Amino acid sequence: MAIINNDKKELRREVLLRRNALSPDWVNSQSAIIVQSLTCWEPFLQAKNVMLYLAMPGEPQMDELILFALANGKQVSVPFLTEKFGYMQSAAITGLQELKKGKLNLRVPDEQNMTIVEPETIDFVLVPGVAFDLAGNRLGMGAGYYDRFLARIPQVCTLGIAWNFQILPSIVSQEHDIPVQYVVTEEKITSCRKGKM
Ligand SMILES: Nc1nc2c(c(=O)[nH]1)N(C=O)[C@@H](CNc1ccc(C(=O)N[C@@H](CCC(=O)O)C(=O)O)cc1)CN2
Ligand SMILES: Nc1ncnc2c1ncn2[C@@H]1O[C@H](COP(=O)(O)OP(=O)(O)OP(=O)(O)O)[C@@H](O)[C@H]1O
Repeated sequence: MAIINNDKKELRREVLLRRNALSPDWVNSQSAIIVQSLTCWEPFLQAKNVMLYLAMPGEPQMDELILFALANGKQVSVPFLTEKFGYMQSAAITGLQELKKGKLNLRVPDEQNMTIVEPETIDFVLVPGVAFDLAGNRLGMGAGYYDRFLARIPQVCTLGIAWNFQILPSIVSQEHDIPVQYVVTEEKITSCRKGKM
């Protein structure tokens, strides 16, 4: 157990070092490629109630996907970290102007006029991660936010998202880890159940 946690920490540190070194120009151009691929991807197009995320620097930037989803009439929500460490809710957003700086330097909806979306009503979750393997196993930021959240909605369509260099041959999964169904990078979308699409 202790060994797994130390290995995870070291792996997380190494991948994040590399991700933090990406140039904003590269991040923006490659993010546009991912957004483009998702705007014609059937499981995303079919979803009506989508949980996306507000990217940190270095992560695939999804603001354009949020705007696309809103323009296409989808309900869009994003993570909202609760006071209790490791627990998050999903908060509805109707645009990108209403955001504030929240915990961990993440952008969040303004708590004053925020609507929490019932997790059971969500039909698609875009899951950011530090690393994935093609079986859908995920290494996150280490607080268990997504594992706890996704445990409540086992039926939801989940798409992990990361850069190609973050896809590793294998990630050790623990009991609480919830694998994603698909993984998208700037190069391809992979179905973790049936292999490459
Ligand atoms: N854009 C985005 N939102 C997200 C996540 C994510 O990975 N990406 N999360 C995924 O679970 C949750 C937030 N999880 C987080 C957990 C810990 C740290 C954290 O410890 N940050 C350190 C710096 C980490 C580092 O760069 O080494 C800090 O701010 O001090 C950040 C986010 C929910 N929202
Ligand atoms: N469903 C759960 N129930 C109880 N504890 C959990 C659950 N999911 C994760 N945890 C605990 O949360 C901690 C962090 O888990 P883990 O290292 O898997 O986070 P992560 O997936 O990397 O992080 P994140 O989801 O925030 O990106 C661990 O101590 C783990 O035991």
